[in-house]
Amino acid sequence: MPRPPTMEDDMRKHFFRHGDSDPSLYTEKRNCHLCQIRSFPTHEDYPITVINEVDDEPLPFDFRFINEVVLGEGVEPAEDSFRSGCECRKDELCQFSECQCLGDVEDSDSTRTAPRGKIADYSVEESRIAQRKDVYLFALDKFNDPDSLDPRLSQPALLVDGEFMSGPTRFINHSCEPNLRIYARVGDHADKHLHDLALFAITDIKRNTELTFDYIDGVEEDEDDLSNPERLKEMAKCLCGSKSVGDICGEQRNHLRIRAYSLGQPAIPHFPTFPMMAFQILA
Ligand SMILES: C[S@@+](CC[C@H](N)C(=O)[O-])C[C@H]1O[C@@H](n2cnc3c(N)ncnc32)[C@H](O)[C@@H]1O
Repeated sequence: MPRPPTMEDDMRKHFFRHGDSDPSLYTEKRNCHLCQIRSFPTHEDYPITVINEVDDEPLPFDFRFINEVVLGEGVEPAEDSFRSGCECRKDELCQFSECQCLGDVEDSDSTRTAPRGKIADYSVEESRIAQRKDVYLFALDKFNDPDSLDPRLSQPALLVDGEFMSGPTRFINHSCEPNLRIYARVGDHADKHLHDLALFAITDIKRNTELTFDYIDGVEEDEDDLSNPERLKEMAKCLCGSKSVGDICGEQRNHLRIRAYSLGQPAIPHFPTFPMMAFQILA
């Protein structure tokens, strides 16, 4: 029986074959995770890669790196007529010729002016309980408020799910001494409930450094949890290995299987957003 492919096999194939323009390699290249990461428009300026440092298991074959948000069933973006934001990924485009965010444009598809003070029409057609691995879930709850007049913000927050498709951020581990910080980035106020997750470097990051952010940044620890030994046992032990937090962090960094690494030279000043799939959990 042929042995299953390893991460090293995938890398070899990529580095030895995928620079080639041979049309017969089209499907192989389309399924290649490294080709997918390298095709991100931001890759030239902020190259990163993902590496499995624990064993040789490759990324799941059906996992896809995506560069645009894919909305789950029942998640609706606001109507075009309520939009008021900017979707420019590069500052230069916004400041100069190509940005359509500052007023009406002829092409109706990209009109970005919105009547102020109105709430976008929004409906969730289908309720469902998501059966997902919570290790890849991230709540888009930055602007949620049960008292909000906007029904999209008073409902339970949308979640992004990076299990089957996402940007490379899905592989960024937590650290108590992180080199990135996560921010909510609102491209369009009409879709505040669908905001992006933007990661910015908070220190110069040298080439080949593991990228990390603080998963619980800004969220207060629940005092009851911390003083409850039963609850503490259930909570995952942090393996970031950070020295400054003493016993809380283990030294078993090698247990963090797949990690994202900067390939920037010599530092990345900021880091772009990488969308994941957004969906709604209604219990
Ligand atoms: C978004 S994934 C990060 C990628 C993950 N290392 C992998 O191989 O798929 C988040 C999961 O990674 C693990 N993880 C990330 N940082 C960790 C840390 N500092 N300590 C322990 N586990 C961590 C946890 O299982 C967490 O739920």
